[in-house]
Amino acid sequence: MSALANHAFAKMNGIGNEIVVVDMRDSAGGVTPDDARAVASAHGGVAYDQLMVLSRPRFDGTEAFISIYNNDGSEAGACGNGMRCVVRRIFEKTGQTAATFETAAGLLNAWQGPAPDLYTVDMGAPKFGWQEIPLAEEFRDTRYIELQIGPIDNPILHSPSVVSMGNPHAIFWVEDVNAYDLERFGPLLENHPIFPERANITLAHIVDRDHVTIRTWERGAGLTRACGSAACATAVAAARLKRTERKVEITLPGGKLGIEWRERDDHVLMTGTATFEYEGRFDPALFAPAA
Ligand SMILES: N[C@@H](CCC[C@H](N)C(=O)O)C(=O)O
Repeated sequence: MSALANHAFAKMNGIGNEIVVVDMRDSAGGVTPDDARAVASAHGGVAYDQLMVLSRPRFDGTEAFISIYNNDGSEAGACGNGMRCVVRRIFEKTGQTAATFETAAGLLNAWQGPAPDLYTVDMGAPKFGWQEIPLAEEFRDTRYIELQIGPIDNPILHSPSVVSMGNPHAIFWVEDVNAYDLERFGPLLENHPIFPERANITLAHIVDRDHVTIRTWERGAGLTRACGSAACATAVAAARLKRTERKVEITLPGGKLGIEWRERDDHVLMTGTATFEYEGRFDPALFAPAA
C-alpha cells in the first residue's frame, strides 16, 4: 500500500498554480510516480499541477528535502509557486520567518516578506548553456534559438529564448499572449526533439521595461494559471535581451509576481502570495492496485 494512503495533505495554490503539500518528514516510505498520478485521479483524487512532498532533511540547517511531482508523475527540479505554499505552511505552524530547503536542483532559501502576506524564494542562478538546459544540439547563443512551428515561411511561433531555472524553459516573444492556442501548441513544443527532457513553454509579451505578461504550458502538467519558474525564466531572458530592467513585475493569468535578477550574485528572487484552501487525507482506494 502507498505511503500516501490516509496521509494528510494541504491543498493550496500559488496565484492559481494548483499545489498539494504533503509533509512526510515523520513518515516511513516515499512517493512514487504512480502515487503522484493516483493523487491526480479524476475519481476521488485532488486536481493539482504540482505535488510537493517534504521528506526528512539530508543536511543540517535545512528544513526538508522536497520532491516535486507534476500531475503526470514526472519529477521537476524547481517549482516557485509550490515553494511559496510550502513556506507559508511551515512558517504558519512554526512561527519561522526564514528557512532553507533542498530540492533536486539544490539548496534554496525562502523568507516571509517584504509584506506579511508575501513570500520570497531565492530560485538560484539561471543557466544558459545548451547542455545545461538541456538542448539536443549545440546553440552558442541561447537568447534566441532556431525553433518554429507553422509554415516555414510564415511561422506561428518562432525563435524562443531558452533558459534553465532548475527546469527547462522556452519563452516565445509575442504581442498578445491570448492570441495563440496554447493547449494545441504547448504539447507539440513541450515534446519537441530539441528538448531531450521536454520543456515548459511560455508566451511572453513585454509591456514596458518593468512589466511583462505571460501564459505557460507546463511540462508534465499542462495549461496553468501560474508558473513561478517560468516567470523567473522570462524575467531573466527579457533582461538578457536588454528589453527590460532586472527587476520586473510579471502578470500571469492567476495574478502577479515580483521577480528580481540580483546583480551581486546572479540569483533570481521571486515574490508573491500563497493561498491555503483546505486540508484532507488521501483516500486509500486511490492507491489500490487495479483489479
Ligand atoms: N509550477 C512550477 C513549475 C513546475 C515544474 C514544471 N512543470 C517542470 O516540470 O519543470 C513553478 O511555479 O515554478
